[in-house]
Amino acid sequence: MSVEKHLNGLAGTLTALRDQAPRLTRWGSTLARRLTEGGRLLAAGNGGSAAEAQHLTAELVGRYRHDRAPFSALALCSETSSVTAIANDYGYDQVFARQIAAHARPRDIVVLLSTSGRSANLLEGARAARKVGAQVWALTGPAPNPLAELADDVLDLPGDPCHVQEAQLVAVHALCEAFEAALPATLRRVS
Ligand SMILES: O=C(CO)[C@@H](O)[C@H](O)[C@H](O)[C@H](O)COP(=O)(O)O
Repeated sequence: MSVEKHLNGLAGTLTALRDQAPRLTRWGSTLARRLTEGGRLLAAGNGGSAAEAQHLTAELVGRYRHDRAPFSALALCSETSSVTAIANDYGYDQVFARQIAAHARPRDIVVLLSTSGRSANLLEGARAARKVGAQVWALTGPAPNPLAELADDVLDLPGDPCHVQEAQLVAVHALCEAFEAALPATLRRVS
């Protein structure tokens, strides 16, 4: 594929993401409320989506745009010893589900990123999260897909997996924009 074709494909996926702005704004408000009430965000994905899950949690624990309070967020894919032990002892399908069963509480939010919406470990993770009453948000490629069906809410995007992945990074930043904008003024020190 030529570079021009790649960039045109990405532009199409980003156009579809623009239509999801109201959902991301709503997610940001919910996230601000849950995290300030003591909840936590757990994120997971495979491959490139694992990097995006880590990117999201880093923005919340560190900061995104503004200097502000830190919030509790864990990227389950980067727990190397847990991931390798669970995969070794229980199978790779369980690497997120077991960590979610260990860490998730009813007021938490579990963000699962996938391009296909078909990764078995994410499907098991969604089931585990729902079992404890945590809210499941999925970012996926084209719907319908099994992960979208299991999630409480889904941001699905059209396009090739590479473009979905690229646009999901934009979605992560947009969610952080909405999150920081929704924080109470006492926790938001604009710098
Ligand atoms: O980064 C890429 C492709 O862009 C790959 O590493 C990709 O993330 C991996 O193949 C994943 O296993 C795909 O999982 P998923 O997005 O289908 O859930």
